[in-house]
Amino acid sequence: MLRVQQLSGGYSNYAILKDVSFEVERGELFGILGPNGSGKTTLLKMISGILPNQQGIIDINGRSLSDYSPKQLAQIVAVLPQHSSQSFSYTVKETVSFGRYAHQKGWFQSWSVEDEEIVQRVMTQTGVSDFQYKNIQELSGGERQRVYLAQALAQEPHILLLDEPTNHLDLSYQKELLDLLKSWTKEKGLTVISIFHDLNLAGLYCDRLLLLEEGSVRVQDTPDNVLKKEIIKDVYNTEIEKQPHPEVPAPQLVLLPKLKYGENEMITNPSLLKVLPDRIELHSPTMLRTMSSGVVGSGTGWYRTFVNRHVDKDYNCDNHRDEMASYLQKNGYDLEMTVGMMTAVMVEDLAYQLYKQDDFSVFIVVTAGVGNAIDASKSELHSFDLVPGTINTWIFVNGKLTEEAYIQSIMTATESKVKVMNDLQIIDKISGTLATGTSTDSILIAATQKGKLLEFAGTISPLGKLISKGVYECTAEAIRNSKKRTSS
Ligand SMILES: Nc1ncnc2c1ncn2[C@@H]1O[C@H](COP(=O)(O)OP(=O)(O)OP(=O)(O)O)[C@@H](O)[C@H]1O
Repeated sequence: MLRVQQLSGGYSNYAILKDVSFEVERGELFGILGPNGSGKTTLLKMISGILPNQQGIIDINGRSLSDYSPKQLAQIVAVLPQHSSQSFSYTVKETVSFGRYAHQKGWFQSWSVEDEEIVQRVMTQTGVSDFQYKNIQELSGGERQRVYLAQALAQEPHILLLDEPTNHLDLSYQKELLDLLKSWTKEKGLTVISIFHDLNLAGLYCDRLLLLEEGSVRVQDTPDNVLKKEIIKDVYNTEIEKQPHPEVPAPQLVLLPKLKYGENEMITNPSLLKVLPDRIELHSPTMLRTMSSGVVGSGTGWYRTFVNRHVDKDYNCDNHRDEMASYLQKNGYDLEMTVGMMTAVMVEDLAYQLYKQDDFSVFIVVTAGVGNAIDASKSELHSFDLVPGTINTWIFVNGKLTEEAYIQSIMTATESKVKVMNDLQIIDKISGTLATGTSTDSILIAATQKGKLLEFAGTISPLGKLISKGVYECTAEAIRNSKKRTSS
């Protein structure tokens, strides 16, 4: 549909763009990225025919751009510029109606039923119909942006060129606009070429991306191949990290702010632990990056409060998530900042200990009930019932963990727990063999992400050694505590 070949050019014979080549197919959503001044707007101006190219070819449907008359081009290509401003005082509807110009034979005299229908439809789609009789000067930046988008859509173009279309739009309109454009590319075959500053939005919505660097193409490919950490760090000259999107396999990049952190700060320690009648609570002075299997707050996130709640042995687990969430809310916890677990063990039977190294520390808290102990290798002998007899392990790290270390921490802690079960001869009552844990064990690893970088947490790494020892000692003590109670 659009072919750009060896394009060079800019302003007053000075070449901003150098040897740019790419093709966009019908129905594609194609994103143009690049740092400020890299030539994105210049490229868009050349494709729309506003700026002549010094060298190279721009073809639309196999025909050179220069062979189209302005009116012919306007029937195919519509442009939403970066900062649309208008000094004239028109109503919203009048402004949108100008989009029909390219399709009209004589100005307004030929205003047809079809023109009216199209204008009304695009105003509805962009959410501006309610204020169609308002003067455009009286609108907010975001409302005005939507009016100009409606104007471009009223042109019924085959190719829509957008310069930062989500600029000025609030979150919900950003999503709505991009959802709309995406569905038009798929359903109507509209071709969209858009400049983005928001790399994450581009990665979510675009089929392909072109990354410009100082007027040249650095890379053009699918979002996964363009939004690579090393490429983006290099082109934008900034520290970033790549994160998985929670629902779709689109790359998401996050900025790493340059903040000053205190080295060696021991943020989580026994003084923060509160043992209340029906729960154990740890409220951290700072947010902790946490990976957990909590009933509430599971997965990876930043949390501040950690609750291990005692429930009766015959607690009904049918709707335990909702019940736990309302319990936490009733007790004044913010669900977005809290990880919650349950245990049938009496909270006073907990075991905890702070383990220190020169430049980092680990604080471990365990409650352990082994009435429902199970040998993992014989678990098929058991029915699937969630019962609240469980080993809950909390591992707080005053240090900075890699993703690898988070996962290794869970493995190391599990190995230590299994060893305790073996050494204390805890038996699976159904199989009669040595148990390895219980059916509903829960774990969390929460780190300050400040101070010492702890790359690994395998059993013989510095962090792994503290976790192995700490989980072993605390689990053994917690099991002994709860057994003493049940046998007395
Ligand atoms: N009308 C103009 N006359 C001369 N030089 C210009 C003109 N417009 C832009 N430039 C220069 O061309 C270069 C590329 O500008 P362009 O607007 O294409 O960049 P961009 O990638 O869109 O940047 P931004 O992200 O800041 O919008 C810049 O160095 C800019 O100063």
